[in-house]
Amino acid sequence: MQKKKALLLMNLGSPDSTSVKDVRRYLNEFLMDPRVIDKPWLARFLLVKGIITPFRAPKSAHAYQTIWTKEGSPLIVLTKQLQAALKELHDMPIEITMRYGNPHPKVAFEKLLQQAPDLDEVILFPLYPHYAMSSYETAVEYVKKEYEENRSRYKFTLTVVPQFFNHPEYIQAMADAMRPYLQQEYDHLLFSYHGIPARHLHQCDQENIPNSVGKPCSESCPVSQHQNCYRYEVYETTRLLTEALRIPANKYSVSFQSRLGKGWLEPFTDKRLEAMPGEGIKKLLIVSPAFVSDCLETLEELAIGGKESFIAAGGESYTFIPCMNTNPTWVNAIGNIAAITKPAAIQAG
Ligand SMILES: C=CC1=C(C)c2cc3[nH]c(cc4nc(cc5[nH]c(cc1n2)c(C)c5CCC(=O)O)C(CCC(=O)O)=C4C)c(C)c3C=C
Ligand SMILES: [Fe+2]
Ligand SMILES: [Fe+2]
Repeated sequence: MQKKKALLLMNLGSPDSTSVKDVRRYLNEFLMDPRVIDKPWLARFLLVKGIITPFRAPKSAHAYQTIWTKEGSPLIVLTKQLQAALKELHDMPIEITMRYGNPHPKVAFEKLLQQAPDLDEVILFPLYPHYAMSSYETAVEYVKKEYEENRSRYKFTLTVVPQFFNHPEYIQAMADAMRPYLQQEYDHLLFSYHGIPARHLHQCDQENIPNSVGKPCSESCPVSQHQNCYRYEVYETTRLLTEALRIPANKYSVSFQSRLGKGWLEPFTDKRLEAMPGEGIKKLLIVSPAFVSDCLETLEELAIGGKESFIAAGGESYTFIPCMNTNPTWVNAIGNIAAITKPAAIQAG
């Protein structure tokens, strides 16, 4: 008999509203995660509740106000739209869950069980192409915790889809999303990835490797050591995309955005945007392949803030390439990456 499967899409999550109170609650939950701020509990508590959140919550609330829609946070709305698009393609229960805020994995599991009480398998699809302790790993561990703690209720197996930074279907869907924008005249294409503290990188990238900071790991350590290495993975995504799109080496570069504190991966996107016009780069394209759905970090930080600083520094044109969101190639790719799409039937004759 065929196994009854369900798909669970997982993303980072947003505050419930743009009020400072809701943003404060969200930031506290987010930043008290030890996989995000990797300090002992008391030090983390004092730093987050005493310094970061009080200062950041009003600023973040304002940033969210600039991108919020009638239906809510773009990240949540777009993840729901992705769920709806996938339901058109796959006859199976599909729900969404978030690492911070709502909906909690428990709520998502219950919704799946309501639709299929005899469920055999839930396939968890973290919507992160790259592995980072602060994104993919914490999301998976959060769902696993809920699953393990309630095994008597959850009789199904839980299968986790690995990060897909080099999966041909992801690369093809990203290339398809980027291709129309490359028709316009541009001086440079900037790949801006969400940053992380360099100390969060996989061990092969530690500072004892000469010249490793800010460089592709492949320059400094054996490829066999790169399992779950964020920097290696983002440079691989970049290499595969630029090969697929035939973008010459002198036309693109990589940078890291959204830093919070010292020692984050370099070069920094905001510094590059300020410097580029002075280096003769006047027409810029910018893309952010670490995000599959548009969110605060793409809409507010890149599409609005990044543009302002590039133009203020002397840039002439700045085009942000939106995330894949519900692009048909991407919706189709998810089925193949998660292995829920049935292999095409072999045609007789
Ligand atoms: C792409 C994956 C992500 C990684 C890796 C990541 C690491 C990381 N983030 C913070 C701090 C913040 N990030 C914030 C927003 C945010 N981050 C991601 C993804 C990754 N973060 C997304 C998709 C979003 C947008 C959420 C939305 O609602 O649209 C925020 C909140 C907003 C703000 O105040 O800037 C913080 C804070 C750290 C510290 C970190 C690694 C250690
Ligand atoms: Fe983040
Ligand atoms: Fe590495």
